[in-house]
Amino acid sequence: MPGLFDDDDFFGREAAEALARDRAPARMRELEALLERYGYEYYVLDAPSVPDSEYDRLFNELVELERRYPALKSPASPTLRVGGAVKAGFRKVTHALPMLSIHTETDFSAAGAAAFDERVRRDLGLEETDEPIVYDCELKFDGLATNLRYEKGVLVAAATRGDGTVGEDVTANVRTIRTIPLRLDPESVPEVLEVRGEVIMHRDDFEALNRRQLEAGEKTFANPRNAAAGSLRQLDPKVTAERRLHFYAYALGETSEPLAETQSGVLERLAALGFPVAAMRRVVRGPEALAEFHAEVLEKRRTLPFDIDGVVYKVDSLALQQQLGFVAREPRWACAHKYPPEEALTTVEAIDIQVGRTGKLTPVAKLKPVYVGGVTVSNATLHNEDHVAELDVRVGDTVVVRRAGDVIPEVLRVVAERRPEGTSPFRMPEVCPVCGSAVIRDEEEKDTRCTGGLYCPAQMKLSIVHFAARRAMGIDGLGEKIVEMLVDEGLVKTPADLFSLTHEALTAPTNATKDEKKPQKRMGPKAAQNLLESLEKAKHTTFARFIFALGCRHVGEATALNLAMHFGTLAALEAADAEALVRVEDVGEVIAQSVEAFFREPHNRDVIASLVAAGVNWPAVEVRAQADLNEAVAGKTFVLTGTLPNLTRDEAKDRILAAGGRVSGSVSKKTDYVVAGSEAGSKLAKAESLGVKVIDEAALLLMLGDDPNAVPQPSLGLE
Ligand SMILES: NC(=O)c1ccc[n+]([C@@H]2O[C@H](COP(=O)([O-])OP(=O)(O)OC[C@H]3O[C@@H](n4cnc5c(N)ncnc54)[C@H](O)[C@@H]3O)[C@@H](O)[C@H]2O)c1
Ligand SMILES: [Zn+2]
Repeated sequence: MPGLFDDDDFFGREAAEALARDRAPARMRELEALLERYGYEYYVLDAPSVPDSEYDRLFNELVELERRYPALKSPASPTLRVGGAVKAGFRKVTHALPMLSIHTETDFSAAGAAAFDERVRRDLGLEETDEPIVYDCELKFDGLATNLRYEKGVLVAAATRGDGTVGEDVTANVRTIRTIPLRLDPESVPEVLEVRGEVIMHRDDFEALNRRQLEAGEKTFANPRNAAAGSLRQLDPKVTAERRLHFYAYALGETSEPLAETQSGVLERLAALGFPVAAMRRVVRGPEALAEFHAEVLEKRRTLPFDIDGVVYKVDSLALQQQLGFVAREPRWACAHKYPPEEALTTVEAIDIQVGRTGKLTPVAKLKPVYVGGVTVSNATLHNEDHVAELDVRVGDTVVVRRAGDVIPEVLRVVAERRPEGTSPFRMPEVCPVCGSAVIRDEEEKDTRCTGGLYCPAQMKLSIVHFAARRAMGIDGLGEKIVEMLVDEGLVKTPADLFSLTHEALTAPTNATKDEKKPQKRMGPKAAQNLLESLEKAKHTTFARFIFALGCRHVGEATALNLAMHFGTLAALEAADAEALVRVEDVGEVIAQSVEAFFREPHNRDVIASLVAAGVNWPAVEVRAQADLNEAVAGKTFVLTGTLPNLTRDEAKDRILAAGGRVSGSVSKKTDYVVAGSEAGSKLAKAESLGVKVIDEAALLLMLGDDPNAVPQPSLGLE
């Protein structure tokens, strides 16, 4: 919504002012109505529909209009009032002393602190040469102001601020807050003592509460402040008791005797009496020290277990406070110096899709740039399809964006009433926006992925690194760095391109010669020669390794082996549909769908065909019948440790896999056998402590069906 004074450059100044004056009454009534409604949602319902920054912006616009056109100011203006009305069902309590608001300084810089100090000095009629003023600096808790009344040391009543004059009786609820003393030593306190402070909820309790609410199908709270307010203002105190609330004292209400002569003295007395008082507070002199406190607390803000939205400065001397007095709804001796908001409103201009290195499609909201959390934000992740559906965020929507600390910006919710006409729900694309391959939804992980793993440029580097890995195609000398270079230099786009690399291309000067840190040549001649040789060697592989190397999602080594043994040929595997695939040992719905989608994607089939055409080959596989599975080994989990006398670690692993067993890297309760060789270390100790059976190589070979005296046989599928 544009402000009223935005046209100043466009019209002449006078014309603009006349126009503004004409428009002012309507705009002021509009702002009053909006603030009225937002105030009701916030103070009475504990469910704001817009972030505080938006409320503050409109509030300040109204204040400014009222300053310019005092005659137009409504006697019922929201700028004159404190808080909201008493919620139905609560007993009303009239405060002995009104509970007011605090003037908010919205200039987040050091100038905000200076402006406050200047006002105080002016109001006190001080000269420049007079001593600096002493202030008490405190945290501005973001919760609900509450008044606790003690008579003869006993907590007799507790009330919310309400409209400042009349609050809600929440005595029974407050009694459930464990850190609030129910009884004080009557000898050491005035007969009447009212302690004021903030009821708040810690961030982790807030998150846990929202999780529980979500599971129970109940409404969630927008932020800890609203959760604290909603939890305290419960007609049933049992509900309050279940919510972990905290209380921090920061002021007095009515007292039959003074407690101290300064604000800091009051807080010390309250702390001594057993009230929780925040440790982060300080007595300082002059405006620079105020700004320092403001900056220091901002640094430490994230280390606090609860949210604050700024700090509060108070003239420390109670005598001076008395002299300064009040204006409308605010004391002149205090000021809230806020921090840049962590939540703000903006609009969604588009929803883009990013494709990650593993092929995951992530919807990202492109936002009209907005200042939030101290930076300008123009992107916010929407995580996945379900998350977008849950928020029902659409292009054109006005949304609440949050950026707290270093956490990546997120869209919290949509402001439903500001949705323009003609929007439609977001749909995940059916093809990858990077490569055009079909996408598949992974029900288990609730995400959507590009199936063009062998072809998709977004996944190129990772898929080639995986293809070359030791237990995949086992291409020596093709590590991550070289893959990076090959892709960046444009030599390789798919794994098939690896086999057409030439010595000349590998040793040519790099494209990016300007960057002096980069080597001038792609590779040395010797390294290039070695790489070409290992590529040649790697062409002779096994069917199982080849399947594993393709990097189809959810297909690990064991599954690749099962697929190889079940289908025997590439043609048979490519032709298999999900129904045929679930018949394979250890293959469930999710894997079957992933494999089917992978081989159905023409881009992948092209690359596979090129690989075969380039000479990648493997010995024919004897299709394994169920009956061939070794019963002693199949389905069992083995962990290998130490050096075995005959088999290498890889050979042992292949043999176990071929017999239908599993091999894991670490010992747990799920381990069936630990195969220990010489110099077995911590895994052996762990096995013993967990009572896992430990065997030696001879026992393993026996289980695998070998003649104990025979030389170990090469395995079926892998070598
Ligand atoms: N999002 C919305 O729709 C919406 C609607 C209404 C109000 N609001 C928000 O509510 C706030 C205005 O409400 P307000 O009038 O309660 O003012 P306020 O909360 O900004 O300041 C006054 C309050 O500060 C609290 N406080 C915290 N620490 C304190 C300390 N150390 N010493 C003294 N007081 C301390 C007290 O509860 C006091 O009542 C604004 O932040 C506004 O954005 C938001
Ligand atoms: Zn893709």
